[in-house]
Amino acid sequence: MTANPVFVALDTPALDDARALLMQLAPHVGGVKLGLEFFCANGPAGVAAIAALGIPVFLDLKLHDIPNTVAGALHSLAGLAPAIVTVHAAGGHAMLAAARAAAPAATKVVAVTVLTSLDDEDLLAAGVGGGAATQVTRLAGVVRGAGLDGVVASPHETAALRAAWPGGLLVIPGVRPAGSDVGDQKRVMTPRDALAAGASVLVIGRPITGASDPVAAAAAIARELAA
Ligand SMILES: O=C(O)c1cc(=O)[nH]c(=O)n1[C@@H]1O[C@H](COP(=O)(O)O)[C@@H](O)[C@H]1O
Repeated sequence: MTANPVFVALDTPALDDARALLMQLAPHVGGVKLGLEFFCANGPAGVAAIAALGIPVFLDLKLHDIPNTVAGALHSLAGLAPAIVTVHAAGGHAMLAAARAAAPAATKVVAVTVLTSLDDEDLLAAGVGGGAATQVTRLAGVVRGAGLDGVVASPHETAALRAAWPGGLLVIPGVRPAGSDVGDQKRVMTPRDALAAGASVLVIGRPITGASDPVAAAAAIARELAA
């Protein structure tokens, strides 16, 4: 995707803070991920203001609705032309295909399989047996069959996904440098291990944004990945 696989997740409602931090982080990351917290506060205009900095934007809205509604949402966002956009794999074949058809050709559409905050027990409670690895594999097959560009999954499933889908865009959150707080993530790995497993993009938020020196944290991750 970019030479540096790290997309920093700026999960904040504060546009000016996000812009100021990103300008400092830019030399050490490959792109920026804007998600629900940022989008609900700032809308498409906020995304456009960040995109104006010239850094690739991954717009993570995790769209999940009937095909017509998801396609309409993507048409509404078309002017932003983000580098990557997310939908939920659980929306099914028709929704996924509609999403791909509605997004601009240059925008990669990837589908979230099993959130990295879930473990096998959470899936079982929701009626999904067999564990996260099996469910991710199953959903990735649906996503690929619908013509999408790739999936969002945890580092734990990355090697199997890469083996099964050599050209897939594997977007991998749940990334934690050694010694950093896991927080609400359950299926995690270090940046280096996730990249070695076959990740295309590493989504990293709090280990950078929550660090006492975010620029130093991002630079350290970039150095570790380049080594
Ligand atoms: O789609 C995502 O980006 C995503 C999917 C997923 O399964 N897990 C996950 O953590 N994410 C996002 O990745 C980012 C991870 O942030 P940190 O846990 O702070 O590194 C957050 O912005 C999440 O919204």
